[in-house]
Amino acid sequence: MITHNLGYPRIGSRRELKKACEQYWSGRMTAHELHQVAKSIRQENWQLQQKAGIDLLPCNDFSFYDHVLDTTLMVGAIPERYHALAAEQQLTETDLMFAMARGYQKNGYDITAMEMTKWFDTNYHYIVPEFTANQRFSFFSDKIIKEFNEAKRQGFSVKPVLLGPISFLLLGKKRGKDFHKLDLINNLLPVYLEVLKTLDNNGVHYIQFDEPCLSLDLGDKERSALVKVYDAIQKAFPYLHIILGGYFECYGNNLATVLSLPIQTIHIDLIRCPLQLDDILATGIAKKRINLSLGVVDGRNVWKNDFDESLKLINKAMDAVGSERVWIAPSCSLLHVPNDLELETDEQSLPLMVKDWMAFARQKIGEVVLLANLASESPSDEALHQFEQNRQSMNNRRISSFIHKQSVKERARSVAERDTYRDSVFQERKKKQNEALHLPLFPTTTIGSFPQTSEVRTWRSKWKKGELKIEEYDALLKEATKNSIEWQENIGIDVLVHGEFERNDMVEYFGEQLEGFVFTQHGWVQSYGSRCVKPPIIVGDVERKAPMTLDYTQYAQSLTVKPVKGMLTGPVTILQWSFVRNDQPRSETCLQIALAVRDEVADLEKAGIQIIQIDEPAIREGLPLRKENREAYLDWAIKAFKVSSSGVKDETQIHTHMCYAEFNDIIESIAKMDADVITIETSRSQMELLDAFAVFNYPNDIGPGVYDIHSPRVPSKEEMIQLMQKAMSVIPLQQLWVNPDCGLKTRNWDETKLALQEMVEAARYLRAL
Ligand SMILES: CN1c2c(nc(N)[nH]c2=O)NC[C@@H]1CNc1ccc(C(=O)N[C@@H](CCC(=O)N[C@@H](CCC(=O)N[C@@H](CCC(=O)O)C(=O)O)C(=O)O)C(=O)O)cc1
Ligand SMILES: N[C@@H](CCS)C(=O)O
Ligand SMILES: [Zn+2]
Repeated sequence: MITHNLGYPRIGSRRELKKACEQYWSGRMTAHELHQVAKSIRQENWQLQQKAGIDLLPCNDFSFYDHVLDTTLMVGAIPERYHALAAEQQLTETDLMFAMARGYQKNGYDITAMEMTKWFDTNYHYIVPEFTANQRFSFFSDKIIKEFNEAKRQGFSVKPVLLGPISFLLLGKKRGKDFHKLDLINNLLPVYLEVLKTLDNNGVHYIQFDEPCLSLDLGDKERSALVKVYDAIQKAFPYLHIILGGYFECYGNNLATVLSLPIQTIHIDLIRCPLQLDDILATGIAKKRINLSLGVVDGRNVWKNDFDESLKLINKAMDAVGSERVWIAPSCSLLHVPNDLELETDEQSLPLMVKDWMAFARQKIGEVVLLANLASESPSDEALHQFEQNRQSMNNRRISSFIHKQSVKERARSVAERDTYRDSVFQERKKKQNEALHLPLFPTTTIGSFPQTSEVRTWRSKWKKGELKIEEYDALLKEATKNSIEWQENIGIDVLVHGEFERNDMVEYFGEQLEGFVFTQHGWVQSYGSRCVKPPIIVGDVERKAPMTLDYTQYAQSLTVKPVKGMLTGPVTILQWSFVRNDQPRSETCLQIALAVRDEVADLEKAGIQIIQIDEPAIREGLPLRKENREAYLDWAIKAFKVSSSGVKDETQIHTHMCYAEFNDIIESIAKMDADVITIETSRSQMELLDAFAVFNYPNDIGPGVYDIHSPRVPSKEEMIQLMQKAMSVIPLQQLWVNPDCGLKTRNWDETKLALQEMVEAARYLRAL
């Protein structure tokens, strides 16, 4: 029985890669030093996986920024706009890669970054490949070869991991005249074959092709392209052992195609789809020569593996196909979980009892090896001892009083239909809100956060280390809030925000104040590029013990007569960006969070806050990958939002905000949320995303983002006017607000000030038309 891993976290256990990249970008580290940091992260990862006993280690799972972008570079799909830059500035491959990821605004160039979007249903973002109708490909970056040889030189037994050509094409976006992305396969396949040839020359035996598109509802064209590609690969390299990595969902109606491919090992995500094993065994797979890689250890969550449950699956597979054809692995790449639980020593944030229920990447690797040992003919004494301990942990968790609170469960059970809608319909509410708020046409606002400067982060870090007293920290935050309110008033913004200076993160901050959550000190996970998040962990029933945002919101409102928006994160986003307990349905946990948010909304209203924003940027991300599961999700997710937002009087204006959303397939549900105002990310798509709202005749107010907050570039008033005019051509102007795409926490103050002044000017111009 072979043990393997699909991918290891690449940021380093202490976020070494994040720190190195940021230093390099700011000119405080050389390219050589940056590559040394990368090399030592790779070496450390291989060492610890080998030492744990994993048979086949992944290589090329490392990336400075994003593995999809690395694939784009491998196949030379470098968009035209970078060609002159790369040649004239003689950019190294690494610098070209960073320019594609982050844009290039220096030495007289102003070149935009490639788009970024969510990686399936995760909080990881990839850089979207761009293709034209006559797209050419060529073997450009040999990173995969270098990393394979690097591992080999260091004595590790590795398999290169590579995004498969079909998923690569399907993840891209088309530029220019229309065409079918899969028609590019004829140009792309020869490059993949060339890469394989080079790997073959360097002695490769195993290769893992990730085809996560197999978790989606594919059509005949996609399925036949898969067959064509893997047939060609197998023909060209008959001795290469191909592992097909599908994850995040069942193979569903793609299963027959997958099983017909000439591959040696098929990976199955048995966490997301435990019943799939039966389906596969029922196909008569025993008679074929294909191996089954069982993804039994959860690569998307932090809970300890239930060995009894996993062994049932492993034994079932072994009985059917024989132990020599069964492989054990995590369910997907471990990119989505933190590095090492052993770094967590603060018992206040993470009680020892709860820590005992958990496993991070390093521990999950150990679980894979242990499971293989336990499934073998003669498990070691140590493995049997660990098995006993595992049973203890599972049992302790099941019966723990730390988790279960009857009052919370009862409150969630007693939520009534009436708790899910407002007193009056939107048009009635709008009249009352207009009378209460006296806002101009094209009201201006921002999405909530202002720059989280290193100064602000340092205050928090000092407070957490005990170097600042709570009163001192609070005074500094209030000073920052006061400055932000004064500045917004001066430039003439209509609906102000306090700035979110007190928040480390829009989800972790709420988690820290709710019962039922625990936290880590080092549990970082890559979100995009060097940016990481530290998801809080929902371990038990969720309850709000005290107001969470009242203090700073009330303080900000006390400084101005203009309305200050209360700023909350919505239940679905809190759920989606946390690690969620796996002992009850996500819908139940979400409803508990919704009730906590509802109480906060009520407290804000009571304190005189007239506008409250409940951010739900992760609603689209949580949408199940397979269409058949979407309706059920949308039902409970929209209900949770409505529970959180409906307990207010008509005069109180509820906003919501979403970024990174493909709205077409969920517009009806967004309308059902019935927020008085929705602010959305639209500037990068040149307002294209508004079309869904226009086609649907979306009735409530909309703030289409007029500037891309992901770029340091300051847009001009004219550009924003143009975007708003585009918006006005599809949405009645009485429904429109003027705002950025998202919060400004990642920007600096100089850019923010210039851009928002231009934005206010743009709104003034539109009002005067
Ligand atoms: C809207 N987005 C978010 C997503 N998910 C979330 N959970 N939160 C989000 O806001 N998903 C989609 C997008 C992704 N976007 C981003 C944007 C920005 C970041 C980001 O900036 N991350 C920061 C870490 C933020 C944080 O938690 N900060 C803490 C700790 C800061 C820290 O590192 N402190 C140092 C010491 C500080 C010092 O002395 O200078 C330390 O602990 O060592 C805080 O502010 O307290 C990042 O740096 O990566 C992420 C996703
Ligand atoms: N209120 C949050 C939303 C981010 S999606 C912010 O402004 O950062
Ligand atoms: Zn946002």
